[in-house]
Amino acid sequence: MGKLVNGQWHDVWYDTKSSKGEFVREDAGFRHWLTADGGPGPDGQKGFKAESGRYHLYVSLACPWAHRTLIFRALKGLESHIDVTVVSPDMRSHGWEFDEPEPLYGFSFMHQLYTKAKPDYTGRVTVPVLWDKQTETIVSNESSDIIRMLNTAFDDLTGNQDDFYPLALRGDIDEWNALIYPNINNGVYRCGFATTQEAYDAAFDRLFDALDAVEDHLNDNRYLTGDRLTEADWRLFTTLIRFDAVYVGHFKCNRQRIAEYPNLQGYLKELYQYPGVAETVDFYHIKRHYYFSHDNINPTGIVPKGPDLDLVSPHGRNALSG
Ligand SMILES: N[C@@H](CCC(=O)N[C@@H](CS)C(=O)NCC(=O)O)C(=O)O
Repeated sequence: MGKLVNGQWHDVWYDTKSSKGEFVREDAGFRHWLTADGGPGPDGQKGFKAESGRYHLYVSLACPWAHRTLIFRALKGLESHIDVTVVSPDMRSHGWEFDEPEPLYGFSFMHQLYTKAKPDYTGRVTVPVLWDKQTETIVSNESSDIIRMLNTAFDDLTGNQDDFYPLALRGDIDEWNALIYPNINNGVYRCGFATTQEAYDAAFDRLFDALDAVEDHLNDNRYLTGDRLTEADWRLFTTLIRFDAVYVGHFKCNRQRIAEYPNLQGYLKELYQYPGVAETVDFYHIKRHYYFSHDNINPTGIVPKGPDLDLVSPHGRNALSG
C-alpha cells in the first residue's frame, strides 16, 4: 500500500491523523470522458472516441469499484471490444502489482502505468483504470464515471441499448447512490480502516442504518428504483457480494450478515444470477486481497476458509413486479 509523490513511489498507509481516525477516500486523479463520437462528455471537455480495441481496462477482482466496471463490460456485451488485465490480489509494499508483466508495456507495477500517463503524478494508485492505447494515457480512474461511459458510448458498435441510467430514473438513482456510497460502499471501509473507536462506532451505525433502510425498501420493491434494474443496484451489489465473506470479519461489520436479511439476501442472489454476472465474481481474489494485503489489520495474513455462501438457490423475488 502506498502512493506516488511527484512520480516517486512511497510505501505509506492511509493518513487518518488529520481526520480524527476516520478513513477519507481520495478523489480520483483522471476524470476524462469516453463518448460515442469523441465529442465532449458531461465535463464539457473534448472526449475520447469509443472504438473497438482501443481501450484497456485494468482491474482487481477483489476491488468493489473495479468490479462495477467489469459488470458493466459484461452487461453491455463489451468483452470483445475492451480487453482486461487483472492485478494480483496481493497489494503490499509496491501497491497493486501484476503476477506477470502486463501486456501493453510489460510493467510489473500499477504505479508505472500512472507515471507513464503523468510522470510527476501525485496521488494514490487505484483500480480500476481505463487506459487509451492510442494516446497512451489514463482516460479515467473513477469507476462511477467509467460505468456511465460503458452504459452508452459503445451502443452503436455493439447494438446493445440496455440502459442502466435511464433519463426518467436519474433523480431516483442519484438519490440511492447518495445514500449507498458513503454509508454502505465506502461505509464498510470506514469501519475497517477507522483508527479510533469513535470513528468505527459512527461508521458502523451509519452502515447498518442504511442496510436496514434498504432491507425495508426491498420488501415491496424488487429493485432500488422499483421494477427496473439500474446502475444503483449494481453499485450496491459489489459491496453486498463481499459482505459476508470479508466485511463481517475483516472490517468488523458484524452486527449481522447479509444472509440474515431476507430481502437483501434474495436480492443479492437475483443479481448474482443475472446473466454474465457470476463470472465477474472471484472469491479467491476477494478473500485473499483483503486478508493478505492489509497487514496492519490482519498481521498473520491468514485467510479464513469460510463462510459457505448460498448464492445459487432460488432467489424468491419473482413475486415482486420487475
Ligand atoms: N474513486 C475510485 C476508488 C477506487 C479505489 O479506491 N480502489 C481501491 C481498491 S478497492 C484502490 O485501488 N486502493 C489502493 C489505494 O488506495 O492505495 C473509483 O471508484 O474508481
